Amino acid sequence: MAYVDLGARPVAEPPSPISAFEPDPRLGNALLPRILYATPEMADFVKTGGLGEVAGALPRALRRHYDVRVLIPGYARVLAGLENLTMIARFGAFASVPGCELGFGTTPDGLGVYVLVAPDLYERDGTPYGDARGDFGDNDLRFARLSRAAAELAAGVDPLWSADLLHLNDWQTALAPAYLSWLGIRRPSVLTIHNLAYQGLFHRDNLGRIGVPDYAFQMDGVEFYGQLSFLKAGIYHASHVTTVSDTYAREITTPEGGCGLDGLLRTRAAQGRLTGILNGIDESWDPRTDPHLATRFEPDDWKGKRANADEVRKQFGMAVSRGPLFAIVSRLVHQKGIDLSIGAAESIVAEGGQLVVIGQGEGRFEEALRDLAGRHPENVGVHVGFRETEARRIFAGSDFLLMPSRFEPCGLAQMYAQRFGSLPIVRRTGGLNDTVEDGVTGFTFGEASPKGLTSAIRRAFETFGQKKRLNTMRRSAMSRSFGWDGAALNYCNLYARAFGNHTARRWKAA
Ligand SMILES: Nc1ncnc2c1ncn2[C@@H]1O[C@H](COP(=O)(O)OP(=O)(O)O[C@H]2O[C@H](CO)[C@@H](O)[C@H](O)[C@H]2O)[C@@H](O)[C@H]1O
Repeated sequence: MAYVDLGARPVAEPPSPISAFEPDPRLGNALLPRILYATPEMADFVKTGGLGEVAGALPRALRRHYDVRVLIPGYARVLAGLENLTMIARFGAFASVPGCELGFGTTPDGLGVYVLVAPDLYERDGTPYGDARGDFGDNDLRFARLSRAAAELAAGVDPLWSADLLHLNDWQTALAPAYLSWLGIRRPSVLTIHNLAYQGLFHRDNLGRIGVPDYAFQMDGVEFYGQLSFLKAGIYHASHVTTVSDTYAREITTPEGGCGLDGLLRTRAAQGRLTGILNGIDESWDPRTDPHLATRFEPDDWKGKRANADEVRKQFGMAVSRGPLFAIVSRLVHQKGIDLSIGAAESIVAEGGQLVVIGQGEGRFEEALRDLAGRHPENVGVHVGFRETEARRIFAGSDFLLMPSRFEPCGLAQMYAQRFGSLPIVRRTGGLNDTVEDGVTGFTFGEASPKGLTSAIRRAFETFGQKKRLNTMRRSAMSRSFGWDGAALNYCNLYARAFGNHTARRWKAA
């Protein structure tokens, strides 16, 4: 490979042989292949939804088999959350993207985290992507910086560690495989699509400012109907593309589910380069041990579960009731069918049920939910925002979770709910189709319409009236295994394919 000057310079010397007696965590385990897991959010520090939770769990599940490190932008909460952060290198500026420092630290359980320290780019109020005024206007620069840093970490910017394989997540990191190609760095890359609806589209005039070569702006490249698409660049250049369930992997190859990228995704599927791997949920989701709960409980301890329901009702100022408690724990966006759930709320209340909601998102849904709670203060409780303890108590206390998503790549909330004995009411789409068994662990319906949802809700009410059947379903739901082991194994196989067979031999020996 030709030498590529990336403008990146180490700022610290490798440790002397003497200091090596106290192993530098940056050295890692030299016997294991090195995976860089690049993500725009991670539950340890900051998350806006499911991707952050997966990024907090999957790298840890893979650590038995690989030397895995995370790369994340240095948002204020990341800098504050990593106590032992040290600066180890500096990335040079390129095009209009500013240079920045590369920090390294470890989480309390020893997971290595590379951090891009660039206050002008990342230390802002709001979410990782925007504030009350909308998306940040320089998100192309911010996430081009992240993507290119991932590529440069494969080229040796840290003198003690370089990635053998890049694992990228969503559009925010999806330019990395393209930078690998444009810079002539030969490394395998895996891109996971958590949600095809978010593609990172920018005006074609932005090409130059993030260092995209003009020749790449074509249909077989980064161009998407006249715009620059980060996600398409990743799908086009990555060695392998994954998404987060089998059903969604099929759906995105159809015109209905492909968000305009179905043609390219069909090609990848035909080449054997598109795979669905279902997400897991981590071990903290256990009603027997979860410290967030008002009362811990296990299957058959329905009194314990009810204690959580009573606590939720109290906290949301709702009336004491023996009717069913329905829940929404979600980003409040069109994808999640929030309008359908709001439409069904009046009949839930009319039939003696209650509804509790936590989440945030589109203003129109936040407002409609506040109105609903205003009309039914005794039977509808709404918290616009997100608090982990509240969310977990709601999963534990509710009888049914509403999740009538229009599409759902995987979905985590329905798995959390089942673990906590709350039966999900879901539309048969994407990962919901792969994780909820109709009439056994929850209720499914096909049509994304008020009629479809209300017929499933009717079945839930009937089941609530038959205690034996309700408890059988709760037991089935709580016994489903949604751990990360299966997914980790599938990623191992995939990495092994990307590396060649030697990794497969290592893994079998482990
Ligand atoms: N405002 C908020 N702030 C912080 N956390 C919040 C939040 N609102 C909800 N959450 C948490 O995030 C979880 C939602 O995860 P999901 O997987 O259901 O959806 P999301 O659409 O965000 O993720 C996308 O990525 C995941 C991961 O691959 C896929 O499962 C999913 O289908 C895809 O749409 C909730 O259970 C809750 O714990």
